[in-house]
Amino acid sequence: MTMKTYPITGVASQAPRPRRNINDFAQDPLQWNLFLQALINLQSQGEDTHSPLGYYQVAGVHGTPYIPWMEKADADDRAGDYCTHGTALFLTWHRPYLLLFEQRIVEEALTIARNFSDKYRAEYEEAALNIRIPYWDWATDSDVPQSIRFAETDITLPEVGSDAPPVTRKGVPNPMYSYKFKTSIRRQRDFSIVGVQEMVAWEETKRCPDEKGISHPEIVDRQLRIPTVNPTAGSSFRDPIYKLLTLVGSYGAFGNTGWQTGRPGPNNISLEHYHNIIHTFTGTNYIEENSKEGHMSEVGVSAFDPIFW
Ligand SMILES: N[C@@H](Cc1ccc(O)cc1)C(=O)O
Repeated sequence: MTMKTYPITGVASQAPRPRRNINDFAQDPLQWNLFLQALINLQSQGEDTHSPLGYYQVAGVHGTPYIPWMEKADADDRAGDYCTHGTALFLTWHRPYLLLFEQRIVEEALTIARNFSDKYRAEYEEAALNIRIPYWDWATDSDVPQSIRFAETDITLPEVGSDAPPVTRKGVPNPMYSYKFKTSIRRQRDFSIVGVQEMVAWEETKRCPDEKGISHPEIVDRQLRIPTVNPTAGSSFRDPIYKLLTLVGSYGAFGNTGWQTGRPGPNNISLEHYHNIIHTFTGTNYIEENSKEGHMSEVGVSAFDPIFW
């Protein structure tokens, strides 16, 4: 069975808009609220291949379940992951991948915006159309952003009626804190391939989990700051990233770890190299004893942690 295709075009029929730093974006009451609700909707969609545009299967394009996406996908039809790392395709592959996520977010945000009452609908619809997924500027401030480091958040929901004001609900699960898996059967099958035992059992994604599997954003902060854990970056990623942007003239040398100058060995100053450090130290807790590996450390499952996007 070949499924309908889903063209990745960016947010259609809209002028380009800049993506915003999440610390600013989260201060925009309408867009942030719609973004969170759109993500909750995406995450609540099915995990099987009949929901290729739901969170599980979109995140699953990056690595596990290692099945064809939006194409014939038999139970045992497994291949490698789609993502590319360590080659010139690293940056260009991940652009449309993020765009796919952004398109899905805006589609869901628009659906939500249309549910607001007459008086509020137009401003919510406009806000939805103008959403572009926010970024985490870890070069300037590597602390896990405030808006995504807590398990709970507030959202403002549409209320039916001609001019009924939206209602705020406090303490809902924060969809940017973790992805909560729906079905353990699916996870057991798809995640056992990755080979990290705890990840098969955990019911949500983790950042720097301790021995008991509890996430520790403050350990992510510490690891990304401490020069001894992170010797190449000093106390901030700002300097090396600035040097890459201003001094390195070749796309290969700038972008990915596979580029070499005729010398053997990986390119340890590229953007991909620093991106690898962010992945590794956002995922795995190296500070506490007997701690576990979190999702961001593993290419096969990293996209399931919402901080990935
Ligand atoms: N595998 C990379 C880190 C990484 C993890 C997950 C990813 O999706 C990407 C990169 C390294 O060892 O440095």
